[in-house]
Amino acid sequence: MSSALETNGATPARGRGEPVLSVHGVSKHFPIRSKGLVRRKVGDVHAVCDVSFDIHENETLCVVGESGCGKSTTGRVVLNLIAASAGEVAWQGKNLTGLSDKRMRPVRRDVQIVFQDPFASLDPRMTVHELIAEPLKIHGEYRGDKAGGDRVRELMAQVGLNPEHGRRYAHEFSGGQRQRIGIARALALRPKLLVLDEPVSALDVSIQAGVINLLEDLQEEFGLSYLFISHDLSVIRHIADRVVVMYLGKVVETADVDELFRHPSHPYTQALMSAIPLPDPIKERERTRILLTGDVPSPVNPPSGCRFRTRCPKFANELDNTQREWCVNVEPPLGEKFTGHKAACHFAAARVDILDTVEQDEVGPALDTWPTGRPSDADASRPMACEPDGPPREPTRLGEDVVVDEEGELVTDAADS
Ligand SMILES: Nc1ncnc2c1ncn2[C@@H]1O[C@H](COP(=O)(O)OP(=O)(O)OP(=O)(O)O)[C@@H](O)[C@H]1O
Repeated sequence: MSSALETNGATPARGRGEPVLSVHGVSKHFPIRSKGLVRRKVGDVHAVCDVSFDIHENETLCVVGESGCGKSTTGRVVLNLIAASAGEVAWQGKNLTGLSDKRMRPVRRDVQIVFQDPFASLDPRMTVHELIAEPLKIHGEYRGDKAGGDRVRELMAQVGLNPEHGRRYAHEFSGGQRQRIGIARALALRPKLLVLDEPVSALDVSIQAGVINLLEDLQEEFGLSYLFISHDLSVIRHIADRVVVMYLGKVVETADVDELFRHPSHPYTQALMSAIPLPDPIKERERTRILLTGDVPSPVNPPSGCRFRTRCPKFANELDNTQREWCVNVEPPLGEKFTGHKAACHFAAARVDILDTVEQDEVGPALDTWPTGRPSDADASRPMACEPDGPPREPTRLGEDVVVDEEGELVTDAADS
C-alpha cells in the first residue's frame, strides 16, 4: 500500500545538518490593561523570555516545566498563531516574523499542531471522516472525490483506527482513539514538524503508551520532527532526543536527554526528576525527594536575579549569604556546564543521587566554576533580559542577619549597608 506521507527513502539521521526550525531569543509578553473606558497598559505578563532552541530533521525536542511556565505560548509562537514580542522564529531558514496569512500558508502545511484535549479539539457535529478530511479540503486537496476519500481511510489506518469507522462521531471513540483522530488530522497535509502540546496528558497512563508508540512509529516512517510539550519528565525521558526545561518563562537547563538525566544540574530540574516514580518500591521509598515549597511567582513581576531563587532548595539551604547575593542580583546566564549541556544557575552542580540509573563515576568535570566574591565586584548591574524597563538596580548586600522568609524572599531588620 502506498503511503499517504511520502519520504525520500531512508529516515534521516537525527539532530544532524541544518535545523528545520530555529527559535532565537523569543519573548512573548501579554499586556495587562486597566479597567474602564481608557484601558491603559499597566503591566505585562512575561510569559516567555529570551527562549532559543533548534529542531533538526527527524528530531524530538521536548519542552518541560510546570503549568504556567510558558510551554504552550512557546508552541503558539512557533506556529505563528501569536506574534513574538521579540526574537525570531525561522522555518527552514525563512524568518516567519510578520509574515502575512498568505505567506504563512505553505508553512502551515509543514508545521501542524496536536492539542492536549482530544475531547475539546474535535467538533462533535462532524464525523471522523469529515474531521480528517477538513485540512485537506481547506488546502484544496479533497473535493469529495474517491482519491480524497481513500486518503482519509489511509490516514485512519496509519494512526491505528479502523477505516470502516469514518461515519462515526468523535464521542463514539475513547480518549486514546480521539487523540489518534487529532494526529491523523495533523498528518493529513504531510507536515514536516508537529507541535505536540501535552498530547497524552489527558489520557489514562495505560493509553498513553499506545499513543507515544504511535508517534514514535510515525516519526520513524516519515522522518518527522517533533516539538513535544509536556509537564511529565517520565514521558519525556522515553520520547525525547533533546530537552529544554523551562521555569517562569525562561530556559533553565537544556541538554540531550541522556545527558540531562545523567547530570541534572539545575536545582529545578533536579526537583522535577526527583518526582519521577521509580519502579522498584524499595528504591522509591529510600530515594531523595526534593520538594519545592511555595507557589510559582507571578510572571507579571518575576523575582530579580534568578527567577527560581524564591523556591530554590539550594538557595535556602546550601548557599552562604555572599553566594545568595549573586542569585538575588544577577540573572544567571544559560551557560555550558558540561559539553553541550547548559544550565542557568550560578551554582549549578550535577546530582547523581536522584535517579537510580546512574553511577557516581559517570559525573564528569563541570566546565564552569561557581562565581566568587560579591556580584557588585562583577558585572552585576546589567538589566535582566525580560524585566520591565527601568534603571539597573544596585546590587543588594546581605548581612549575617538576613534570613529567607516563608515565601523564599530575603528579609532583614537591618538597614542596607
Ligand atoms: N492570552 C494570554 N493573555 C494573558 N496571559 C496569558 C495568555 N496566554 C498565556 N498567558 C499567561 O502566560 C503564562 C504562560 O502560559 P502558558 O499557557 O504558555 O503556560 P504552560 O506552561 O503551557 O502552562 P499549562 O501547562 O498550564 O498550559 C501564564 O502565566 C499564563 O497565564
